[in-house]
Amino acid sequence: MTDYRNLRVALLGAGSVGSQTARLLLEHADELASRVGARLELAGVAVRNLSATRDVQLPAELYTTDAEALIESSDIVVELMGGIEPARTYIIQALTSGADVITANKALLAEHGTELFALADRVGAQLYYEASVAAAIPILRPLRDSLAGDRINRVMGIVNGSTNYILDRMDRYGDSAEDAAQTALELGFLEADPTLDVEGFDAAQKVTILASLAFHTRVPVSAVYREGITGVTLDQIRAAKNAGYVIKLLAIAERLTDPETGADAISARVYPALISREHPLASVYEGKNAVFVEAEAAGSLMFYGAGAGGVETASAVMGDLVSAARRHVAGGPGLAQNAHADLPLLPVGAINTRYHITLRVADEPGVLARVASVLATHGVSVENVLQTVPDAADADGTATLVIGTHTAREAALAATVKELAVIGVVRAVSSVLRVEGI
Ligand SMILES: NC(=O)C1=CN([C@@H]2O[C@H](COP(=O)(O)OP(=O)(O)OC[C@H]3O[C@@H](n4cnc5c(N)ncnc54)[C@H](OP(=O)(O)O)[C@@H]3O)[C@@H](O)[C@H]2O)C=CC1
Ligand SMILES: N[C@@H](CC=O)C(=O)O
Repeated sequence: MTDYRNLRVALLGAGSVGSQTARLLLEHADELASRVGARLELAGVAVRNLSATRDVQLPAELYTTDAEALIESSDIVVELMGGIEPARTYIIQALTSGADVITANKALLAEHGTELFALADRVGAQLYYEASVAAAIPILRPLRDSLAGDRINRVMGIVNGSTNYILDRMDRYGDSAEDAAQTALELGFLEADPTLDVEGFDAAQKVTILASLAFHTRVPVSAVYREGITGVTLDQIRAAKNAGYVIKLLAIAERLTDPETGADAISARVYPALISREHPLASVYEGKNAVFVEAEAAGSLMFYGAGAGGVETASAVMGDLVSAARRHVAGGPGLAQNAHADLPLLPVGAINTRYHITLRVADEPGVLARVASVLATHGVSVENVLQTVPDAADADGTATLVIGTHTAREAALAATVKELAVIGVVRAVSSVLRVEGI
């Protein structure tokens, strides 16, 4: 047997992802050693509760509550605790001590990435984070390395597994959002605080990371426009289905032109949107993720796979671990990780897309012309109009009007909707949804 040197690996966290990472590390120890040229020794696993029941049985002596001591004696630190603190402090401690760090913690990177990458560059350590976006799907390395010589114009994807699971169950099985969320929880998809998923924070953190890599710029998560799925109703999902669409929570980062300077700018946003049922994103079911990348030379690329789940995410963590370990074996400087331009981030009002506006209107002559004149005033062009035939439920003398627009500027659309809401013939603006992926 080859006499490899040992690299000590500290694992911080043994939850859904951490326990599976530990299992893979132990079960594949020999194979990993030959792949890396060094043995990856699991030095310890830091947890909060030593007596908790775990998904995976590990030797009891591996567990510790003393994360600091574990970090101090390790070559590589894998942070899978989640949250901001103490994860941030532990990563700073690890990098400062010269260890490379692997994390799946998008919340931490979105908030403190600039600080952590700057520290890593200063001390010559590496911070790996493939698992932080779209779990098992290799998407960050392609953006950072394979496409580094190209010019990316747009990244659009489904990057949150749990909300995709919830919307998919509502769409295909008519489940309530509550029932679907309970199953997503049992499958280990949801964050410890599920608000992060359903309100779109998790997807916003991920689009921050995607946009930063795709456009070589810094994107503060606070500047990402965000809407979650809590306002999406079964009625909207059924109406979308009847019209040939499905509702998906999309994360979009795109290169735009700043209308004031004519220079490059970007938009980063997250919202539920209508996608044609024929679009490839429409068949991204359950907890799966998919990311479309449009690059000038490469054209359109699609990355698809498991976007959440313990073992799936552990696969990406293990890939980073092998990279980090190989760097230790090979030696030499790491990659500069904090080089960037500072492209301005445009507000959501500056984007251009299509919309479906659903109105409850008075069922009388002249209504359509009145509504159309409001759209025309704001320069929003109508592509199609659907009026549902009044039935018993419409005995109050109202009808439902669904207006599909051509591509319009969001600011103009917002002004249109504001005015529609107060003209006499419109009883209610029931729903406004963006249409993406044309
Ligand atoms: N689950 C998923 O599908 C995915 C998760 N991620 C990310 O991976 C990371 C881990 O997620 P997940 O495994 O689901 O999280 P879990 O909540 O399942 O596990 C967290 C683990 O961290 C430990 N921990 C938490 N706080 C401390 C602390 N202060 N000191 C020591 N240990 C601590 C917990 O210990 P104890 O068990 O004792 O409480 C637990 O073992 C997160 O950043 C998450 O966003 C990324 C992609 C997908
Ligand atoms: N809660 C997240 C887990 C992976 O990042 C999700 O649902 O996608």
